[in-house]
Order: sequence, then C-alpha cells, then structure tokens
Amino acid sequence: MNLDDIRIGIDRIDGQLLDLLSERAELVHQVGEVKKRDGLQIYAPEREEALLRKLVERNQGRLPEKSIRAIYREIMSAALALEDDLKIAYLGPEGTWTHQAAIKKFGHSVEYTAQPNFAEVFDQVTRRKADYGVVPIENSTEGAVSHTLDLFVDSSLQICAQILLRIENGLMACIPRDEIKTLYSHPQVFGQCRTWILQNFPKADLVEVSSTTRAAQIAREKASEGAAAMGGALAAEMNGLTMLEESIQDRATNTTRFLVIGEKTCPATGNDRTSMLFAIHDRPGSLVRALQAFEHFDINMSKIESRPSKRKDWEYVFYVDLAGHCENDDVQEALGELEKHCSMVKLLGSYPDVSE
Ligand SMILES: O=C(O)C(=O)C[C@]1(C(=O)O)C=C[C@@H](O)C=C1
Repeated sequence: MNLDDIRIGIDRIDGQLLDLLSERAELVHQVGEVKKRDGLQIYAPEREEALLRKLVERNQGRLPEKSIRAIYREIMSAALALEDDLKIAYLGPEGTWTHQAAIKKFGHSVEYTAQPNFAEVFDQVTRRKADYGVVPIENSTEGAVSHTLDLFVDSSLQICAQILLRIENGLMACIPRDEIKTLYSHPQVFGQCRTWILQNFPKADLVEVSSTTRAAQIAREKASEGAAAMGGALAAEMNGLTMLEESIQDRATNTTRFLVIGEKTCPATGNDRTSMLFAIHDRPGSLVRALQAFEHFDINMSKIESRPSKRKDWEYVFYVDLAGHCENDDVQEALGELEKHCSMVKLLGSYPDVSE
C-alpha cells in the first residue's frame, strides 16, 4: 500500500466521524433542552465518567486510555458549549497550573474566566457569574493548599468533580543561568522544588508571587535585575522565556489534586469520594471517637487535615476525605455516628474518584 491509498482511507473515516459527531451534536442539543426544562445541571460529571469508563473498557484497538479520554474530553467540551454558555472560573492569569487543570476537565470549547485569587473563584461561582470554579486542594509533595480548605468553611458551594494533574516545573528566564540572582514563583512550587533550589541556587533570593504565570511575567520585566521564574512550560511559552532546565521538582511523580466547585454535588457512580468538614467538642477522646465512626462502618478515610477554626483560638476544623458517596447507606450511618461527637459537620460533596 502506498501513502496516498492509506490517506484516502483516513479521509473517508474522518468524513464518517464528522457525520457521526454532527448526529451526536443533535442529540446533545436535545439533552440540553431537557435539562433546561427540568432545571438540571448542564455539566454531568457522573455521566461523563460512566461514559469514559465504558469506552475505555470497550476499546480493543491501538488507542491508549489517555488518548481516548483526551479525545472524548474535547467531544464533551463541544457538547457542553452547545448546551449552554458554560463559564469556568480559575486562578489566573492564563497559563497557571489551575488553568491547565480546568482545561483538562472542561476542554477547549467552554469559556474561562481568570480570577486574581481563590476567594474570587469561590465568589464568582457563589454569585453565579461563573457556573463552576476550579481550585487546587493538595499536592503530592507539598501537601494541603490551606487557603482553599479555609474557604470551604463559610461557603455553601459543593464539590462535584476532582482533577489530578502531573506538575512538571522548570526554570525559565530570558537571561543566562549564571546571571540569575532572584527566583520568582508560587509558594507551592518553591515547596515542590526545595532540594533542587538548595543544590542549584543556594544563594538566590526567593520571592513568592500569586501564580507561576505572574512569576514568568516578572522574569521578563526584571530580566536586567537577574530575575528568573519557576513554573510550567505554558507560562514560559506565553511569556517568551527559555526553559533553562525542565522537571526540577523534587519528586518525579509530583501531582496536584484540583476540585471543581459548583452549586450542586455529583450523583453516585460506584467509585466515589466524599469530602467533609467537622469540628469536635472540646473533651478528652472526642477526635478518636469521631474517627471511629468511619472504622465502625469499614469506611476508608483517605485524607485528614486540621485547620484553625478562625472563630476561637486553639479550636480546629478537620477536613476529611473518605471512600464512598454520601448517599451510600454505610456513609450515611457513619455520618450519623460522627455527628454525635461533633459540634459541626458539613458535607462538601461526593464526586467520581478518578485517578487520571
Ligand atoms: O448526557 C448528558 O447529560 C450530556 O449533557 C451530554 C454530555 C456528552 O457529551 O456526552 C455532555 C456534557 C455532560 O457533562 C455529560 C455528557
């Protein structure tokens, strides 16, 4: 077979694919009409996850799971845009890791709105200026993003999905490496690259800024003063910086978990995770007894963080993630028992426990 013959085959299939995608778009349009009529959420993470799991299982061909997910991400992104003008708020400016996480979840067809800080992301969704928000919650090297945890205490928003994104930080500048005097980045990135900084730039000044994109902008503006930035390839590209060294994070598998927040949580998919906050009574053994509620019902607790309550000194709020959906009987019963030992329990939502 020669190249032209093979390409004729590809052209034929692409034509068929487009016809099928148009047919799909017609059905999606009908779904959108039904959802608007019945007041349902346009974004349906449980349906997306079920569809993706079915497709990955069915797949017999050469395409790896990652490619199937990426292709369908964009097909469903086009669907979301057809159903409504979906707007997603994220921590900007453009090119931040949160922006990339948002695109990984919602694709390129929906509208994005960059916000100056996490509180604004929450606020935009609360005031319905955006349909959903994307915020980081924890990093596998550096731990919790405490500011996000704190914002959940007073917010009525619910978590409806999670996004896992591999974070590859690099050193970027528009000056040679030996002229670098100051490193700019987000505090989380400094934490993720601590060993590399000590080994490579032990004498450099470290300046924390609001995002890696902002750091890249400063590396350009203050190049003559010896500025460089640490962050992702997109931030370097958008600011015309050279990547002087790639993959400088201390752990190769460095991954950040992001949450999608909206007005409603997500229905059960059979493989879910639930997030909640609670505060305990100030009595001996309260925390142990509260946590035993999960053990009694054989529920796996995958995360616990404590944060100051900000209402009274030395009083804490615990942020917990567990396996299961808040509508499952065992989770409901565990919550009932938990409440007996707590002064406050607040469910933040249940969502598909994706590992991609
Ligand atoms: O089935 C739905 O609820 C749809 O809106 C369709 C669709 C899709 O393209 O398959 C699009 C967006 C939703 O988040 C889930 C699925």
